[in-house]
Amino acid sequence: MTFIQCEKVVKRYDDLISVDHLSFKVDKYEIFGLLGPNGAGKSSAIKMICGLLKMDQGQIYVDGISVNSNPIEVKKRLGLVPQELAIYENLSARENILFFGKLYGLRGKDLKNKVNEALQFVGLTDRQNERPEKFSGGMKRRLNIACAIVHQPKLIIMDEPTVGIDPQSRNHILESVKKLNEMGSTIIYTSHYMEEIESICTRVGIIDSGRLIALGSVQELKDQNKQDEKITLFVDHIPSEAIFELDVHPQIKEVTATEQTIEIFINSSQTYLQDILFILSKHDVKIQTLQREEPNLESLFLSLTGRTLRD
Ligand SMILES: Nc1ncnc2c1ncn2[C@@H]1O[C@H](COP(=O)(O)OP(=O)(O)OP(=O)(O)O)[C@@H](O)[C@H]1O
Repeated sequence: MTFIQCEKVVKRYDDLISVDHLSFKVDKYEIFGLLGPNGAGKSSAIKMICGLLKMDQGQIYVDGISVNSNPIEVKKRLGLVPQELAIYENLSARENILFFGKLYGLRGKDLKNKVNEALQFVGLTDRQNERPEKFSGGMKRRLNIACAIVHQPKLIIMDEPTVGIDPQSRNHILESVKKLNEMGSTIIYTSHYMEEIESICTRVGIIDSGRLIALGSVQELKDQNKQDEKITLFVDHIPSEAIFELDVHPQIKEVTATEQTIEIFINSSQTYLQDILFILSKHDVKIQTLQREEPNLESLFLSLTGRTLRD
């Protein structure tokens, strides 16, 4: 069931088109990733879905409600974790979450219970009475999340929630995203970290210069990727006959050999790995280690745009 529908959405800032006829759908209970380099238009797209930024053209529906004609009803259904921290340094962690809970219309016992649940969810119960000025970057990010989810919204939108934090907090946040999804929320997650998107998202839209350049599940996008797989072999010696035989193999695109390393670019190593091993053993080459690098979303982006995600 479609939960979010973006139809040919356009946002212009003077001469710059930051979102260019963007169309995609997100189903209920998905974790949908928006992947793109800095400045691709992810935040602008998200702000328009939340009704915080006016679109110049197009339509967005959330739970069947038009953002253009009924932004208040849309806002009631969502929680936004903004890229810039939206917490008050002079309030304690608990007071911050209480403040946002009240903003979302929670009162009395319900407010208290939901604040407790949010604190527990982000692992800040023990620190609830401390001010965030004493917190690490990761703890502040977790508090930022608690403030956005206290009202337990159906839709959670997270704009680069792991920027500038340590790996442990990053993993904690990624696990929280999965848990929120399991608890019934639909999630939109933006990032320029390909690994994060690969590990948590059910489907991904890749955007560049405001345009959607690829859309599908992680596996579908990897399958679309015509980039080669790279096999690196560290060996005891490299006879030129072996290199010649590898080079003329019909499925091997390119072979390079330097000192004790052979690099092979191939369409599908799984099928032809046997052939490679056979050729090397025929020439008495002993393999010390073997590494495979599969094509990923980063290499798909590179093949579509000629640039890396973190240019
Ligand atoms: N208020 C604004 N005024 C003018 N240009 C803007 C404004 N906000 C964004 N832009 C421009 O629109 C483009 C898209 O920006 P946006 O913040 O949506 O990208 P992003 O993918 O979220 O990037 P980042 O990860 O760096 O936030 C960029 O070129 C940016 O400079």
